[in-house]
Amino acid sequence: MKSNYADDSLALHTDLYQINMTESYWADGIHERKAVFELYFRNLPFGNGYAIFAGLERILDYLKGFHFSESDIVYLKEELGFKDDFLSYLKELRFTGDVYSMVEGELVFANEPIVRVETTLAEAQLVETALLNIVNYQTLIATKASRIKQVVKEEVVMEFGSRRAHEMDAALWGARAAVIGGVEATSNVRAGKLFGIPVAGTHAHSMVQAYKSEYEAFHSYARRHKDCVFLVDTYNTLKIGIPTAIQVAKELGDKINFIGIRLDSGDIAFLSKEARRMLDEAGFEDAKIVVSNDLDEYTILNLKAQGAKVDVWGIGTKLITAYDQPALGAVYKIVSIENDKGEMEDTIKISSNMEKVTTPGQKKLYRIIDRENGKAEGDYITMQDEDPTMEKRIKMFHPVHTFISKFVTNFEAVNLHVKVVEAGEIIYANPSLNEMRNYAYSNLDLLWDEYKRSLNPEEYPVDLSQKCWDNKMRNIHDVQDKVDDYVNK
Ligand SMILES: Nc1ncnc2c1ncn2[C@@H]1O[C@H](COP(=O)(O)OP(=O)(O)OP(=O)(O)O)[C@@H](O)[C@H]1O
Ligand SMILES: O=P(O)(O)OC[C@H]1O[C@H](OP(=O)(O)OP(=O)(O)O)[C@H](O)[C@@H]1O
Ligand SMILES: O=C(O)c1cccnc1
Repeated sequence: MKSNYADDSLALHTDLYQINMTESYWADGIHERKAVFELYFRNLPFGNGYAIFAGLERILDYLKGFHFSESDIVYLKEELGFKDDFLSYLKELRFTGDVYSMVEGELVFANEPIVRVETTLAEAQLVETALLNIVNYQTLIATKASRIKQVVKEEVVMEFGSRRAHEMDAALWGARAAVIGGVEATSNVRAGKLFGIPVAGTHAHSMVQAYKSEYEAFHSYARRHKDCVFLVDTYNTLKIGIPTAIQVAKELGDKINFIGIRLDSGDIAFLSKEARRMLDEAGFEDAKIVVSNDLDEYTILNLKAQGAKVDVWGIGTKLITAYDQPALGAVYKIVSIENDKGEMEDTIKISSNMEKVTTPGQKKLYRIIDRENGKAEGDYITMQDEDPTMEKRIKMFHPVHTFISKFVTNFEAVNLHVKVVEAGEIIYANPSLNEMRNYAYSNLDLLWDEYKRSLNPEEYPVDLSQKCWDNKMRNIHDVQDKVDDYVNK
C-alpha cells in the first residue's frame, strides 16, 4: 500500500520565499541570467580546529532529479495560488548549470567556499534551501564523528543513534556522514543496505528481561546467532552478568563466535577493567569489551585517562544529534551576477560585522602545502583568473585582521574544487564511503597537531589573495559611494 507521505519530487523541499523570488525574476525576464552562489559556514562547530565536509553525494542526487512534479504544480496552483503562466515555466525547469565542490571527506574551514553553483538565477535560488539543509547536517555529523575518532584512536566506533536522531532521514544520512568522519559501523540496517556501511549490533536489556534469566537469554541468542556479544549489566554486572556470559561461552565453545560483552551502565572505567580481568582469567583474552551509555569525546577522553579497557565504543545520542552544537550555520550567498550587457558583475552584501561581509566575485580555493614538511600552511582564496600553482611566492593575509600576513615560498597549491556538474549533467563519480573515510584520515596528516586538538585548537589560516582583497575593498567602496549618493540626493 502506498504511504500517505510518499512524494514524487524534492523540488518543494525549499522555502516559499525562493519560489516567490523566482516568480519575480521570471516576471522581469532576469530569471535566466547567470548567477554564482557560494556555500560556506562562518564558524567551526564544537570549538573544533577543522570540519569534515559531507553531503555531496546527496546534493548530486537531488540536482539530478530536480523537477516539479505534476502534484507539485497542482499544489502550487490550488493551495498557494501561483498562476498558470509561471507554473508552465516551473513545470519544464531542470537544473542546467555547473557546480564546483570540495569532495566528501575534505577538511574544511570557516569562510571558504565549499560548493559553488553557477547557473541561472532562478535555478540557483530554488536549490538553496536543499543544498544548505544537506550540507549543514551532514558536515556537522561528519565533524562530530571525526572529533570522537581523534580521541578514540585505534579502537572501533559504532554508530548507535537511530532511536535518538532528529527523525528518519537524519538517522540514515547521519550514519553515512559519521562513517565519512571515521566511524566504522552502524546499527542502522537501512543505512547498511543503501550505503554499504558495515552493520553490527548486540542485543538489548529487553531480551534479557523477556527470558527468566541471563543464562536463558544468552543461550537463546546463541542458538540463532553465531556472532555473540552478550549485554551483561541488566541485574548485576560483576556478580551475574559477566560470569554468565563466560559460562555460556564455555558451554557453547566452537559452536559460537564469542565476540565479547557489552556494558551499558555503571562506572565504565571500573567495570571494564574488572571485565577484562575476568575474561582474561577465564581464557577469553580475545573477547572484546563494548561500551555504551551517553558517550561522547569528553567522556571517552576521561575514561581513557582512568585506564578503561574498551575495544569498541557504541555512540548514539551525542553523535547523531550533534548534541553540543545543533547547527553548523552554513550560508549560501550570491557573489556574481550577469548584467544587462551579458557580463558577469560582482555583488556584495555589506554588514557592520566585517565577518559577515561577503567576498564578491568568482573565486577559487587552494590548499597551500609546504613542500619541505608536507604540512598545510593555510587555505588561499583567489579570484578566478589567478593561478597560484604558477607562482613562486605568495602573500597570504587574514581576511578580517589584515595586519596578519605572511609570504610563502616552496609550496604546492592544491585546487580544492572539483567540477562535479556540467550543464546539468553529473560528471563526478562518487568514491566509496571507505575511500571517503580514508581520504579524511589522510587529510588530517596535513594538519599540525595544534589544529587538531579537541580543546582550544589554533586557528587554521583561511586567507585571501591580494587581488581578492583589493576586489573586496573596491566593492565595499562602491557600495559606500552608492549609499552616500542616496543620502545626499
Ligand atoms: N568512570 C567514569 N567516568 C566518567 N564518566 C563515566 C564513567 N562511567 C560512566 N560514565 C558516564 O557517566 C554517565 C552515567 O550516566 P547515568 O548515571 O545515567 O548512567 P547509569 O546510572 O550508570 O546507567 P543508566 O541510567 O543508563 O542505567 C554516562 O554518560 C556514562 O558514559
Ligand atoms: O547512549 P547512547 O549514546 O544514546 O547510545 C545508544 C543507547 O541506546 C540503547 O539504550 P536505550 O535506548 O535502550 O536506553 P538506555 O539509555 O536506558 O539504555 C543502548 O543501550 C545505548 O545506551
Ligand atoms: O546493537 C546494539 O548494541 C545497540 C544498537 C542500538 C542502540 N544501542 C545499542
